[in-house]
Amino acid sequence: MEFDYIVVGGGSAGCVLANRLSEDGRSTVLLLEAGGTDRSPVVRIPAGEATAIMSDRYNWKYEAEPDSTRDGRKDVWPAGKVLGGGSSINGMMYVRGSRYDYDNWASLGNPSWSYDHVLPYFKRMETSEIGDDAYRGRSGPLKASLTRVPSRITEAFIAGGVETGILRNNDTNGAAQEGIGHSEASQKNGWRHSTAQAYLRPARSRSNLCIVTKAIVVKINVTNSVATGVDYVKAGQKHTVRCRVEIVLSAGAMASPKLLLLSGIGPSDALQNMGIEVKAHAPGVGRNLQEHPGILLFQHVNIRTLNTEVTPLRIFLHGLNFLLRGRGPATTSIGHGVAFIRDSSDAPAPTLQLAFSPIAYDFTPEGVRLYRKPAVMIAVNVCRPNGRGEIRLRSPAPLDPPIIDHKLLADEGDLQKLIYGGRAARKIFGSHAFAKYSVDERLPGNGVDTDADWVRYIKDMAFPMYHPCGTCRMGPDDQSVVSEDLRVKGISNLRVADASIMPIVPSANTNVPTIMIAERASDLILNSR
Ligand SMILES: Cc1cc2nc3c(=O)[nH]c(=O)nc-3n(C[C@H](O)[C@H](O)[C@H](O)COP(=O)(O)OP(=O)(O)OC[C@H]3O[C@@H](n4cnc5c(N)ncnc54)[C@H](O)[C@@H]3O)c2cc1C
Repeated sequence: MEFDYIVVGGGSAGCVLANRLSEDGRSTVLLLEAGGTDRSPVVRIPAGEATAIMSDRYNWKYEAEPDSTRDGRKDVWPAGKVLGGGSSINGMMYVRGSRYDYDNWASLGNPSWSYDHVLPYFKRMETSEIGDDAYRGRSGPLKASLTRVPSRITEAFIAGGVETGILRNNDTNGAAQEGIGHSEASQKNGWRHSTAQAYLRPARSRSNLCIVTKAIVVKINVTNSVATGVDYVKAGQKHTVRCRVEIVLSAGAMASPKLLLLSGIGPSDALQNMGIEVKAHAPGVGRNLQEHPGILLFQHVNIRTLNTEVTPLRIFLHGLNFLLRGRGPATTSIGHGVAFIRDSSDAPAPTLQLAFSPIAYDFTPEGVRLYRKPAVMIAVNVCRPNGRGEIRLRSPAPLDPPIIDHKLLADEGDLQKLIYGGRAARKIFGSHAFAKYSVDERLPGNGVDTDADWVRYIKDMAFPMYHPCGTCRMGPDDQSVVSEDLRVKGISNLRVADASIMPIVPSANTNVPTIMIAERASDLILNSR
């Protein structure tokens, strides 16, 4: 079999590419996705998120190495294994990042990724209900929706934040990111709006688009430095497909570098040690792994919160409300309010993100579990952490998971920022506007006060915010994997387009920036034909 384009991975980015590359009908496109379809209530109904994350069916559950900066803790890093990828199991927070993030990418040798260059793609991808037309899109495939389950306590979070000196910002995805306001969610009429729904569904019936699920790509075939096709395994059978124009790797920040390495594109010494034939020496493949370190503050409150809405009667009533009106607790995304603040007036852009949830989970080694008393949470994370990790091959066997080596708290500056952010979140809980709902602080609790207390708490509780990226970094230097036009260096007809190309993690949950990357990649590919 032969196609013009092969897209590897039908996740947040891959579904966008499958749609855009097949849109004009002139090219044949094959989309290969390791997971299955997204036809399941736990994927489509927002409240199913915790169930989807716990499931082996929809989640790769990558196990990281012990983290020596957190007493050897071993995290399980989730990643979507289903059409839509991360956008089918994520918390649906809709966040672009700041102007500074993209101008910073440009200043690192990627001038065509400045904010002014990427803004048209952020607009083209979305239909937003808020903000200024100069910044927000009104007719794109993906719906950015305000919450359909308003709550008094989210308003108290926002008012409390303003009381503590944070600017009120009605659109943190607009002209400026800094400030506090409501969060948008990737939802349409209350349903999760993944890229499988927003981009792939309208394209599915095109005769020039072939979608194969449960197809695990195991190798990109390269002859004389030209990518010619891929091998994939489906139901235990190996298949080879050829590509006439280009292969686009969109398997995500863990699997894209892994596939490059398996295909002989990576640090030559490491490849030789694994007995893999070197096709291109690319020392940066798998390096530069970035992730937002986060902590939670957890407050008991005196009004009902969404985590207590799970009695049989309430589940029935909320289910009805959801099905008839697309509203209510079943539509909840993870963040209802959001704040971007700076820990220093010298910082060029916000350095901390605070996300407010009128819902409380416990994060256990087994996964997320609803907490059964009325409580709310603020997740605090560093926007652009300095810590870096890497992805390596565990073995040359394609189905073995990769090694994920990341030290979340290796950088003292990141740790200090978390202390600052924790204190800022605590001030919001202590504000006049919030105090009328407060019962007591469950986490970190009264015992945490001095810097040393905070350091202990952060080391015990810090977790990756599920935003891995940067492992096939874009840039002009020797350590970068792809050039500014996303072509893999040293190999023709092969590009990477997903979260792995980000040179620096943006101050955002990474789904929307990834979709922007895929939108832009589709133009780069089509314009070069
Ligand atoms: C639990 C969770 C919560 C999150 N919450 C948010 C949030 O609220 N807001 C937000 O903006 N971001 C959030 N994120 C992050 C966001 O979803 C990701 O950054 C984004 O989905 C990354 O997109 P991607 O295209 O790079 O990779 P993915 O979406 O992961 O896509 C990669 C796809 O490739 C497939 N694949 C992998 N290997 C192979 C192979 N060998 N062969 C074929 N296919 C393969 C995978 O199955 C997957 O479908 C969250 C992520 C997770 C996991």
